[in-house]
Amino acid sequence: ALPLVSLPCTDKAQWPSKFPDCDGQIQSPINIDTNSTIFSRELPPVVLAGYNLDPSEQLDLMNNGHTVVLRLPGSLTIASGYPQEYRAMQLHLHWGSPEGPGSEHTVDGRRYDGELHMVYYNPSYGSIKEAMKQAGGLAVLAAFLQVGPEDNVHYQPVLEQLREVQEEGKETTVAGFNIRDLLPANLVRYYRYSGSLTTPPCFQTVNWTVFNQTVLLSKEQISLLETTLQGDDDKDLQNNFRLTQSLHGRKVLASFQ
Ligand SMILES: NS(=O)(=O)c1c(F)c(F)c(SCCc2ccc(C(=O)O)cc2)c(F)c1NC1CCCCCCC1
Ligand SMILES: [Zn+2]
Repeated sequence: ALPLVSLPCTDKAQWPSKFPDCDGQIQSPINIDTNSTIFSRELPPVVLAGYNLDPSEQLDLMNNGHTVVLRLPGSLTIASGYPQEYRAMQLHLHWGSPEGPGSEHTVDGRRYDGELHMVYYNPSYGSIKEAMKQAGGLAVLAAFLQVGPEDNVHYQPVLEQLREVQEEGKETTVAGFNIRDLLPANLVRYYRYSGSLTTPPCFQTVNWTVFNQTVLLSKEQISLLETTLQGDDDKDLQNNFRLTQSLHGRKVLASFQ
């Protein structure tokens, strides 16, 4: 994981004082008002390469106190869908609690049960640290998690390890599997907008893709996510989503009509 700074994740009101970008006008997440999105023919299907990881590859899974992070090899790339190539860094999840849903983005005011974020950086900026500060330096592929009728077997490699990283700071490893299977089947229909990291330092350098098709997990799987992890001082790690931010005039594009 990236030991950036010790983050005052709890008190979001304090964020801007220590991390001025958090007060910026290009912040994420946002509510996607489907009546105001603009159809763009320029948005090709997202094409991914290198996602089918061999089981001999061990991936770090960590509870960093704010979410559960699976570190990804840079060999996973977004081969098309963006003007430049992006390399994977990590994926993590956002969720709610047994009392309510926890996606970060909302669609027409609807909050989904959870949200998957796959985070990438633009290698042309040399290092991750440098890319984070450059416009378009980062890309996040986001997919909504929704309760469906049966277990999603593709999420089991991560969910069955949650107990191993119950406490903040705990790490374990997960054998390689096909990371592509964590995303929706349809990578053709998505929303695209310019935004930020949804946590300090809130850098406004993220090219966001939010897929239209959701990922279905069983109620038990969503519940496991909501009730297993602990954050700061052993409190339940729940509702780790930031409230939606103003668009300040930004347009949200859609790859579909
Ligand atoms: N939605 S998001 O992508 O903005 C996001 C969150 F909302 C997140 F909440 C997080 S986790 C909180 C930030 C954090 C805390 C501790 C550590 C550590 O101990 O290593 C690392 C990071 C989190 F890690 C991320 N993504 C990270 C943002 C921080 C660093 C930039 C590159 C990786 C993406
Ligand atoms: Zn996130």
